[in-house]
Amino acid sequence: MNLIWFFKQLNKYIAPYRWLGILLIARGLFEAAFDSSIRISLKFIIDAAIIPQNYHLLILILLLLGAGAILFVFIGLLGDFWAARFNISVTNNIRSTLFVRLQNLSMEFFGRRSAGDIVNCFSADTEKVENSLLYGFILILELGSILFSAIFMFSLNWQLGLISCIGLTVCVLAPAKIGQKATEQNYQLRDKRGEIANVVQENILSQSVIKLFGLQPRSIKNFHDNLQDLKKVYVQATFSSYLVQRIPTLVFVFVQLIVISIGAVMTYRNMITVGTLASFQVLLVGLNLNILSFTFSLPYLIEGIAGMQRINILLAEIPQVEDAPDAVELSPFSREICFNNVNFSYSSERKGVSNLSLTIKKGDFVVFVGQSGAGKSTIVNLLTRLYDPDKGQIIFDSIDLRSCTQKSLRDQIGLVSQEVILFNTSIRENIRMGYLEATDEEVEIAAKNAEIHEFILTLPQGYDTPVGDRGGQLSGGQRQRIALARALVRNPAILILDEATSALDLVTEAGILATIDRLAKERTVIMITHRITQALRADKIFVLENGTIVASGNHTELLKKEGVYATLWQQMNGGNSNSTEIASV
Ligand SMILES: Nc1ncnc2c1ncn2[C@@H]1O[C@H](COP(=O)(O)OP(=O)(O)OP(=O)(O)O)[C@@H](O)[C@H]1O
Repeated sequence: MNLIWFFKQLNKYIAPYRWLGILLIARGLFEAAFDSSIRISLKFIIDAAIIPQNYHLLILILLLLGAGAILFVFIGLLGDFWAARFNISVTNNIRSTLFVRLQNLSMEFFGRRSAGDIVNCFSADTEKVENSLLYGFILILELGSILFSAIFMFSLNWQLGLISCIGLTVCVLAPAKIGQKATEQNYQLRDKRGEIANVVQENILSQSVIKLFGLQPRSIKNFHDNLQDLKKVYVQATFSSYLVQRIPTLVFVFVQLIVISIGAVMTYRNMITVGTLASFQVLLVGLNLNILSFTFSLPYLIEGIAGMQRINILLAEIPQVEDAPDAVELSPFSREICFNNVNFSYSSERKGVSNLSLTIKKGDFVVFVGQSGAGKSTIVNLLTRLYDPDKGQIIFDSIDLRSCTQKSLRDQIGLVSQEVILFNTSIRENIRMGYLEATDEEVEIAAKNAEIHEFILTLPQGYDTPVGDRGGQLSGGQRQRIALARALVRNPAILILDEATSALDLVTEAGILATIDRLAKERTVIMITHRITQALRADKIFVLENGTIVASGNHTELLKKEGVYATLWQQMNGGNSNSTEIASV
């Protein structure tokens, strides 16, 4: 059952609360000792007090048991409080470790693992580990009781004690093999639950598409198929877990039968006293209950192991982009960024860019154009180090990006990406995410530059208006402008706009472009656009095709080359390649 592995893993999270854990084990042992003492006290009550009519001894034994019971209740209550603190502290420690790890993982990981599955790891898997802690202490208590009962049984009569212990050993060892299988099946069950959580999450996020394309029947069928798979795995895993629980109970019934028979014959032949037989039987029945409770707790332990395995897989993920141990802090951008023969693929089938070489000088207004899937956003992903190149280098003022800290690079960049991501908080806080120390005034200046200030003022709560889940209470264009304000509030040396005005009407777009033109005078601007008219304002235009630059230069130079750019331009102008009238847009 990988128990040792499990405890080793758990120990990492328990370490800061070790003393609380030790107190809880001590409490378990005390409860176990008291429980067994009550059972053996029957021998003294019968043999030493009731049969010889020793009233004083009877009172003494009962008083001692009463005092023990008060202590038992007090320590039990205190223990419950400690256990609650201990469990939540340890599981919060696991959650926090997971969350910190998640923040350091690269975009490659988030592209590969589904969000639902990751969320499941935080909720269900951690919960299973939490349960295993809860039942782990019950296991300790029961093991303690079993141990004390065994000692008392040997002290009463070693022959009966030996028979009971052999039976007990069989009870504990019998489910070991199935236990291993149950762990594996429970692991599969956790995986399946993760998949289902993911299906539900994707379904919720895609409701508009599902409704518009009438995909409900397909979604329902897909979900039912998943539920069928879950059912199969659940039945196997749960049945194995129950078997682990049942087998010791069945074996114990036979052990008990044998012990009662032999014990009765021994009493009949005056080899043991009536008190010994009665006490032995109470101990044995108690032992049976302890074993039942022990085996009842085992499935929780098994589930906890499976949960811990999944948590460990997530924690073992290695970020593809990491700061080198000797990473340097980048100085403020002063000269140029060079891509030298850069190759990058997202996976073996998904090429990003190949043999890419280009230079962006400080203060340049650079525009990337090219067809969808040409690799424009990939260049931004590489420049911001969301991914590192497979081959080649990206040099930032003569420093390879791989040898600088990610923070010192990103601190100099303000990015408005194609897919706008807003947080479920107020407009003000969303803009401030760009620069956490920004004053309210700076937030408003950024909003004005992004042409969203006037709109915000029309809202009853103004800047304090919540934007909803993923900004769902705003229009696409409003979201885009808030994302622009968030990038602008950073006052970045390099402003990157990846289709940043695609959702805007022409008037608003013109306003924003005018702002960008103004801002471009004092910073480097990198723009990705499908609206080729926007390329007119660029110092340099890079034309991309299949992940490679096929042409570069300014608008006039590119038109003269009569390549892809000229074709795109002609398409935009209805065949007139000399038109520059749209330049004012
Ligand atoms: N996260 C990703 N995982 C796997 N492949 C990706 C990922 N992002 C992009 N790609 C692939 O890399 C290639 C280049 O994509 P990229 O997003 O850079 O193109 P683009 O020129 O920006 O396209 P568009 O104009 O449509 O935004 C495409 O073939 C795309 O399928």
